[in-house]
Amino acid sequence: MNANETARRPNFAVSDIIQLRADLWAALSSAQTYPDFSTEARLDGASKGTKSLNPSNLEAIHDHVHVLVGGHMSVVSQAAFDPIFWLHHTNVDRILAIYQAVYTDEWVFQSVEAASSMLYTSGTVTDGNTSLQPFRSRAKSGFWTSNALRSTRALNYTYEGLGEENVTSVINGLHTAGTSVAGPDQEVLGGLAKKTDEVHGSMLRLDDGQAAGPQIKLTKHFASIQLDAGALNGSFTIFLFDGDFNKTKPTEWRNSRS
Ligand SMILES: N[C@@H](Cc1ccc(O)cc1)C(=O)O
Repeated sequence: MNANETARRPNFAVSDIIQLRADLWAALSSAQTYPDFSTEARLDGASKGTKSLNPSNLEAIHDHVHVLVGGHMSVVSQAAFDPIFWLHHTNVDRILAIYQAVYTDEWVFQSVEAASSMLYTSGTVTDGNTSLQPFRSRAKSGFWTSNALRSTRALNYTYEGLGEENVTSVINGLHTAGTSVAGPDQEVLGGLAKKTDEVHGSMLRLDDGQAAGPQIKLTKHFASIQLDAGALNGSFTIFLFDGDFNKTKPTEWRNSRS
């Protein structure tokens, strides 16, 4: 096994990480409503009326990590048995805490449950005051609510960089760190790093008092595909290629222009 292989996902491609970092940075740095930031669902019925689907949302980034790690992590009913699950979800919690620290006016919105689950029947209206069962709150002698958890400090913890420091420099640090990852596909990497730098320049919206990157205009293409996420009874990835790709070798698809 060489250093670039993992037992969970032998076909690991460094370009995936760079893409994830770029997506994460885009999710946090372009001013967004909570529906835009948090979910990949089309929220046609949500009270905020959001119809656009933001491709760089936290749920999609979270899903990508599950699928890229692979093994048990890509199977919903087994994922939490892999120790990496807990590192991954702690990081999702940290990313949410960064969002909370920056977007102080945005939070959980009213929506209608699309499907029945363990706690709600479909059609139930939920919002920031809905009980988060089974998480009991001693102080509130009931259950925690999203509104009571507007900050992780309600649970007596926080994350590095979310104290007195400037949160936007934490976000911008997330981005630039991704451009220096060493890996096998130097050409692909070089191109992606350049691309993310350009995105950095054109998308920097938060004023952190530091000089912004070069203001280069970049056109980003997104394909909006609506599908039944449960169609294949498991996780799957859809590739859209920009040019040629090796039709007989799916393991190489991640490294093709897509
Ligand atoms: N099913 C998700 C990925 C996922 C896998 C396991 C989980 O526990 C959560 C999410 C997808 O297809 O994108």
